[in-house]
Amino acid sequence: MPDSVGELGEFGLIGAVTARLPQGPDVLLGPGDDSAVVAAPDGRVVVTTDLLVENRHFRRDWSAAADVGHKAAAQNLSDIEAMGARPTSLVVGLGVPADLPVSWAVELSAGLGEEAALVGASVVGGDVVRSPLVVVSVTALGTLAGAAPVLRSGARAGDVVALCGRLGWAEAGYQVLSRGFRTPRAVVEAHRRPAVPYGAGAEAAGLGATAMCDVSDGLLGDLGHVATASGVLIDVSPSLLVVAEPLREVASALGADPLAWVLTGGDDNALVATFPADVELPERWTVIGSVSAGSGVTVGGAEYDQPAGHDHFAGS
Ligand SMILES: Nc1ncnc2c1ncn2[C@@H]1O[C@H](COP(=O)(O)OP(=O)(O)OP(=O)(O)O)[C@@H](O)[C@H]1O
Ligand SMILES: Cc1ncc(C[n+]2csc(CCOP(=O)(O)O)c2C)c(N)n1
Ligand SMILES: [Mg+2]
Repeated sequence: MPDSVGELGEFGLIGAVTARLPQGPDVLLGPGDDSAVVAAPDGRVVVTTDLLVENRHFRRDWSAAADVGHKAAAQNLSDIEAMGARPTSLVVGLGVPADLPVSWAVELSAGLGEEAALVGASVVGGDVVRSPLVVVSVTALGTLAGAAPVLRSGARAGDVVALCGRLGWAEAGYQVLSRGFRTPRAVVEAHRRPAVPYGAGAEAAGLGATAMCDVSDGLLGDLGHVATASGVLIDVSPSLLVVAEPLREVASALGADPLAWVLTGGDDNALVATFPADVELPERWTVIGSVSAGSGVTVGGAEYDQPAGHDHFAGS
């Protein structure tokens, strides 16, 4: 097989990437025709899209192709989870330079398929084009299986705020990679591949979550969207947040504040939801704050005076 995607050509590349994509039970027709056909038995489709751009979301010298595939799938699957839904399928728009090794594109695609398979979802189609940088645009579809979607607008005064998943890990990884280090491995891996708490979205919906979103840009920023949409004040109690040992270790080596990474770091794709105060939460959900009348997000009752999370256009 030729080494580069340019030598292989568009249709050779499509053949190479689709050859390794297993199809799950929701797929009626997978890659190969003008469109795919996916089952949507409850009559509604949950749909979301997210883009990864080389050097903005990942670097090819920091992440392997499979990592980028896992990350591109995970950040879309977590948006489906955040509605209380179950992901069924992904479609992938892929822009690649002509000199990209074919193996890189094939491993990226396999990573997408492997991450999707963690929730029983499948890559059902896509598109490839020549591009100066690697760009991965993923659209995810999901099903609510008869349930109501959990919106950002449903939080009510008196609710508790609960978190499922890790926060601050990817930011710690980004900080060490930015300084030319490759360890601690756990945080570097967290930058490369988010650990989405699959199944927790539908679980939260079943427990009566009043509002939910995934944390892609930073906890305070994303809770800000919930507070605004719901017309409430959300307070996060810093003493209820876990600052894991690898984060403390990295922060002390870099002279940084690990709690700031937990509060504002992006890319971890945890789920945060509000629940009526009498909810009984499974072990993987932790109460981290409360909802009251008012507006905005506070930390321990006080305003937070640093940026609340990632903004692609901040400082531009
Ligand atoms: N170019 C666009 N055209 C139409 N709607 C958009 C566009 N960009 C964003 N949106 C919508 O705006 C809302 C917020 O978008 P955003 O990208 O911040 O989503 P998110 O889930 O909060 O973050 P992330 O992109 O990190 O997953 C979503 O409902 C999204 O569909
Ligand atoms: C090379 C490189 N530089 C910076 C970052 C940090 N970063 C980029 S986008 C984003 C938030 C989520 O993005 P989106 O809102 O687009 O989903 C974060 C935390 C990274 N991951 N890789
Ligand atoms: Mg989201």
